[in-house]
Amino acid sequence: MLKIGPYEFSSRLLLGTGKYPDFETQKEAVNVSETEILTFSVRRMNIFKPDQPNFLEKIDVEKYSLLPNTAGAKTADEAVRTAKLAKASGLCDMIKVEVIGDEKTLLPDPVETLKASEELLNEGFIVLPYTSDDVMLASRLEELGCHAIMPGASPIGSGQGIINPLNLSFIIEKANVPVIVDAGIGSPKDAAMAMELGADGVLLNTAVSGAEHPVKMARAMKLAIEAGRLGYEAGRIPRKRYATASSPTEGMSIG
Ligand SMILES: CC(=O)[C@@H](O)[C@H](O)COP(=O)(O)O
Repeated sequence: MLKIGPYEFSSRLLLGTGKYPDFETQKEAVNVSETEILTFSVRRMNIFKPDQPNFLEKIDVEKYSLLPNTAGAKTADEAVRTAKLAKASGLCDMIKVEVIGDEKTLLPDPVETLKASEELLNEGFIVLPYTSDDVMLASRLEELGCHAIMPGASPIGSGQGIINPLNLSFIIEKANVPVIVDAGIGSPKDAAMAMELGADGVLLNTAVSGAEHPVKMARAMKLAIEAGRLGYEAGRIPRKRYATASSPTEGMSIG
């Protein structure tokens, strides 16, 4: 089970809802992924304008836990304002804090992320900050009381996969709250790798919405995350420099 604050989930896949070719594909991909948590940008939702297009209009939102994100925020103040807007709509009490520090790389601003997370925790939100793969920053966010830490695998939408598995494994080893690898996942292999490293979950969007066949990819991601988790729990063999025969001949009468 994935436990985030007071909530428990069987699925360890958190899925983004943007950039699908059409609403039907989005709906089917969400369904096939068996995700229980959907994330979306508050700024793109028109939450107080029911007559405007809504990014989740084909989806039965009652069936999911919603994780609005503060995408578009460049300062802590903007992120806090966006989060409060989401909460005021009555949609949820979880928030993905996303404060972008650089337009080209879309990497998070660590100082503003810390500030926004602290304020939102004080406001009673369940806070999941998107952060870089910096080990100490992840620790600081946990110390503040964040309910999960979401380090990036690589830049958002880049599909580059896990650039720094060592840092991610240090974050995972140190954390006492769930670590959800967020952003940059390109293929099922990357998602499985995150889980094999011991991550508690994976948040992804572009790898599914931008795939040639988003619905197939949604299923592939679900299976990869399950396989990666199972592999992690099973405990892999140690890596060795030299070979060890798989069928030992020692003690056998025919050599
Ligand atoms: C939807 C969302 O929250 C994104 O900002 C997230 O970080 C996913 O990134 P990818 O699109 O790289 O999976």
